[in-house]
Amino acid sequence: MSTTKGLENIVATQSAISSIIDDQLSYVGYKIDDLAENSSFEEIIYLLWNQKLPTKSQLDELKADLAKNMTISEAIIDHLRSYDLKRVHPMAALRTAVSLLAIYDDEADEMDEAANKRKAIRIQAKIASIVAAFARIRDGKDPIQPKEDLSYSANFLFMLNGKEPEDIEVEAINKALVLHADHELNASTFTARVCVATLSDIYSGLVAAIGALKGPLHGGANENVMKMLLEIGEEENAIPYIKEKLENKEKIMGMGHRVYRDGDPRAKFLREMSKQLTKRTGQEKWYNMSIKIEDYVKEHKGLPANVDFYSASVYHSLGIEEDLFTPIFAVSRTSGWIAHILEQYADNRLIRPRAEYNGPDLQDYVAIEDRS
Ligand SMILES: CC(=O)SCCNC(=O)CCNC(=O)[C@H](O)C(C)(C)COP(=O)(O)OP(=O)(O)OC[C@H]1O[C@@H](n2cnc3c(N)ncnc32)[C@H](O)[C@@H]1OP(=O)(O)O
Ligand SMILES: O=C([O-])CC(=O)C(=O)O
Repeated sequence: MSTTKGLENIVATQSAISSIIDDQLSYVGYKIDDLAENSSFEEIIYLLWNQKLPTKSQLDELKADLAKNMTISEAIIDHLRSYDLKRVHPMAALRTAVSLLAIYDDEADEMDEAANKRKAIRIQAKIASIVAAFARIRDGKDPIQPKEDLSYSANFLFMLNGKEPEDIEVEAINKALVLHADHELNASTFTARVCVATLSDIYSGLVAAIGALKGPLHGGANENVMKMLLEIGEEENAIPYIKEKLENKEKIMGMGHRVYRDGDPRAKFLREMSKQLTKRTGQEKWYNMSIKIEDYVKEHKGLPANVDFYSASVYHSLGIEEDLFTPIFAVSRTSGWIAHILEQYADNRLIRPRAEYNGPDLQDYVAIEDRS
């Protein structure tokens, strides 16, 4: 047996949802560049779940279904209130709350396709509301009910801030959600597929995926990018700070990628949004600092910025707290996770690789009284 550490370049499944070929990302064959410029997040959800773009009436129906299902029950809200709010990370709160949704869903263990599609809508709708409700509760505020006439992105910002967002804010969140929606067999999506390939339920797959996304080598990097920028503080400190980190063999969050070598095609959109939004708030230093870091790491380590790098200054410019960055990623990626879960169910086989054993040779059992 031979092993490949981290399963690098191992093709573990076939999938018709998204592809990365020659550093080009596409969803169901549509280039991310076209989708980022033209699509609503709801359109992407439809595309990923149905493998085709919706007609106007199909899109309207999905939007209405999502808006209608965004309300979360008092039971969930009471549960969020019961957490140790100063200590609990929003990703832990989200992981737990999604698990709790299953407890209150009579169809949680129904495995037929129609039931799974109904659950998909409910989960996708409620996940944004959970993130917004938790953020408000821990700030000592009451959760806000969604409005049925708002888009998914506008509703998220409305539930978070308690006021209707400006168009530029909605556009920024919409684009971020479009860009983060799916990414082939990334760690959290693979986790979801492994989980449901045992024929476990959709909620279990999502809880597992949220756990994987939380890690700083994956979705958790965006929060750490902002922490790093805040620690650097001023533009002139950026290069000495990064230089020292690299000399100490520390990783720079938001840089590098397992699949992309020349660059992450999503980063340019986030870079541009970061430029516009930091200008709008008069805080261009976060953008300028990010550019310096990106250029330095590219030149000295050959590593490109990934999707997490500029999303940090984008969300910060929208007034969003750092520890909500990864939950927002989860809100978007839920659409991709669900698409992959449904694809896995449709043609399932248990995912069970092998490990090459490198422990001690066979040895005789020693009774406890004879052990030293
Ligand atoms: C949505 C996403 O999940 S995108 C990724 C988000 N994660 C991050 O931004 C965290 C920072 N980046 C990383 O840790 C990595 O680049 C990963 C996890 C994304 C990819 O990792 P891998 O493909 O396993 O690369 P690996 O960690 O083995 O790195 C290879 C070499 O590049 C170096 N390297 C990789 N990323 C970085 C980085 N961000 N900063 C500094 N050095 C790095 C490693 O130290 C290693 O160097 P070495 O060969 O001298 O030991
Ligand atoms: O594909 C990966 O390894 C990580 C990533 O960029 C994503 O999940 O969006």
